[in-house]
Amino acid sequence: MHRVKKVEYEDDDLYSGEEEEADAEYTAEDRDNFATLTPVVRAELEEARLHASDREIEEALWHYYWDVSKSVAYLKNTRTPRPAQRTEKKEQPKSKFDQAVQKSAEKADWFRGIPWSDLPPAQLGLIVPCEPVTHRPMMLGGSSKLAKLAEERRKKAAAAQSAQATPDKALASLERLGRPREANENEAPLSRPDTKKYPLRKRKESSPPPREPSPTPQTPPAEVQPSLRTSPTAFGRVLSTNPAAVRINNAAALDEMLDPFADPSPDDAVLRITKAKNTSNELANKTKDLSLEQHAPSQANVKSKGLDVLKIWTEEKPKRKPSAAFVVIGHVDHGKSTLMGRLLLDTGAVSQRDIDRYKKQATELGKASFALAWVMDTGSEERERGVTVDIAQFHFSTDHVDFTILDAPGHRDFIPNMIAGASMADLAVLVIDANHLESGIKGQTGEHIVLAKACGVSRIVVAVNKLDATNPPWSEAVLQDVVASITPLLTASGYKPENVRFVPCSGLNGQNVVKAMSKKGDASWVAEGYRTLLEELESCVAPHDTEEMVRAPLRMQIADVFRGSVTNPLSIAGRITSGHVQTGDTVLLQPSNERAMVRGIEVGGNGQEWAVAGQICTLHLTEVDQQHLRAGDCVCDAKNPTPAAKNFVVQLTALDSILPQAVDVHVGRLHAAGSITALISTIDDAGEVERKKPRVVKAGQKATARLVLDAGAALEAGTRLIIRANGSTIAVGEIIRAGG
Ligand SMILES: Nc1nc2c(ncn2[C@@H]2O[C@H](COP(=O)(O)OP(=O)(O)OP(=O)(O)O)[C@@H](O)[C@H]2O)c(=O)[nH]1
Repeated sequence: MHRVKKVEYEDDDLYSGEEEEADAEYTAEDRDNFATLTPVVRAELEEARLHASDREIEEALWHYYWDVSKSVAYLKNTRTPRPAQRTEKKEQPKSKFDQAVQKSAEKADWFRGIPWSDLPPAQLGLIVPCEPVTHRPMMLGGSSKLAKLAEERRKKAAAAQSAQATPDKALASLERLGRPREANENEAPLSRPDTKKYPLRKRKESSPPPREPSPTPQTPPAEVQPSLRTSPTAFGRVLSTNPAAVRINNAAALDEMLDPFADPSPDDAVLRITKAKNTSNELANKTKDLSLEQHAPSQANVKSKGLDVLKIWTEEKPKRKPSAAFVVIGHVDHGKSTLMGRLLLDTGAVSQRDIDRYKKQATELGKASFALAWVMDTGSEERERGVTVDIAQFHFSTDHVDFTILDAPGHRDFIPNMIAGASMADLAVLVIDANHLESGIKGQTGEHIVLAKACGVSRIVVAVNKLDATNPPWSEAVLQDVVASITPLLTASGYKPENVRFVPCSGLNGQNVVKAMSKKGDASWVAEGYRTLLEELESCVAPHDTEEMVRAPLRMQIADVFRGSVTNPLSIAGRITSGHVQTGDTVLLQPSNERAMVRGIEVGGNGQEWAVAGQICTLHLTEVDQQHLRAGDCVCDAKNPTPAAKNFVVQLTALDSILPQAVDVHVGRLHAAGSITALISTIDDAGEVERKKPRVVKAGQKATARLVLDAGAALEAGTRLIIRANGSTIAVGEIIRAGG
């Protein structure tokens, strides 16, 4: 008789080398997420008295994009004991033969003494070793995902190898290293090489969830209906007090936003999502359209009153409350949206009733801890994933200052939206999870610091968040660690020490955000040594509208294009960077070179006759076709416009090696494809030429270079820009010369 010991294998014990290979594809951030979320999932499973291995939990988290509730539902689904298919057989009386066999087995040891090892070699071949019948363990309910992954990777690698071997590719690589020809202003811009593809998140791409024949995961809860009170993207928020905001950009289908990470480039994905998101709340906004409450004038055209805006602005200035827009930046999940939700709740800008409603809805989605974040994260995609995608905007006022919050996404895939937010801000709030300092520094904490400075934000309040969750809670040593680690990064990026403030706080519990901490207890050091976040914000506000700025020609970058109301079918929003505008003005739109008339202006949701530099406003336009308006375009003084140009000389600080290469150029909301066609020289800190015509500019070096955009853009000398390639930032800098 062949006895087989029955061993209960854990799946973990049985995985093959493929899985190690697959692990190599996880980024540090992914591993971080696993470390944080796996125990949460395990705890929920244990509550339901279910067990799953780490690997199974990680697989589920990966499939459901870190969504704990879906992962738990999925795992529960695979583990819920199925109802017994067959009823237990009644014990049958044993046959005589069976009884005899049993007795023999008990009494006699049939094989004792049989000399198996002494068998003659000729007979050995007759003994056929029999493998025990065991099932190969399968991951996540039936199919080996990792086997599939490995197989797909092998195929991809083979395909990539054969593609690289083609002469076209080889020539393209050589050309990139060679010195490209100079492009003339009137020539067609260099076409972007076909070969340029952004790296995708390989692992995700190669295993789109969910797979067959996995058990059907719990269907996600129905999409949360957008709140009628809010509108979907940043500048819908500007209109939140205008109940007639309807997006007109319905070019992108809603299903485009369902997988924002799919393809082909992170930056392109962001742009598509942003577009699609505009459509998602259309129904809600159409409902708003039925409202009679309108701020904008109803007549088709408005005659300019010919106001002396500069004079009025100067006279009113001493009476006006200062205003400031701050962008909230930091690594994903460090608590930015939650902190802003708390700030709005405790300043009375959002009611406790609203928060309770969000709490209820969030709990139903299994995301109770995100209730405060829902104040800022209004998109259904954002709420389901618990990840901010687009800039969210909210106004609130204190006795001393009118604030505009620009809540930026922390995820690396949405960096372009973070850039758009930072380019409209006067100051930044950098949120740092005190418990995950390292991952943040390696991730977007570091990158956001650099980008915010590159966008012109020179004052920063560092909110050291989640101190309620340190070990021990409210550890002063943890705060000091954060200060010691972040200060050098800020200094290296050009922040002056007097423009940097640190605030220890907990957004979730509301400690030291608006309400000061108690002077008693373990956290008394906070009240003794630090101001609240709100106090620091108020103290950081500096005038952003000087007479020189207001007197200059009008310049405003379009951040959003939308339907303002039934009577305002075409509206744009953005921040006026220089000059002023009043109703009845004719403005020039660049690069389309089309004129439009301003028939209404809103600032903070209130109708106004005029607006000036430094204000984020909405302009209702007429006498222009929508096709001439795109996010990133420039609204100019019709008599003194910015010319559109394709060729620029730029001064850059390299964050990565730069070659003559295809790049993505970001200027606020403008996202333009182009190429660095020549490296002119490397320069030192004083701007003196170090080396002419370098072949490469290394990370940390400064250089001047020629930049050619694929299409003309209204960019002037002095404009700050950020250069990205393959989804990461490679340089920051500014335009020295436009055109020519
Ligand atoms: N313990 C604790 N948890 C917090 C605190 N602030 C936020 N969280 C939790 O951290 C998680 C992420 O919070 P979010 O506000 O969505 O983070 P975020 O930085 O806005 O994320 P993105 O916008 O997607 O980059 C949520 O589960 C919050 O409940 C805090 O002060 N203490």
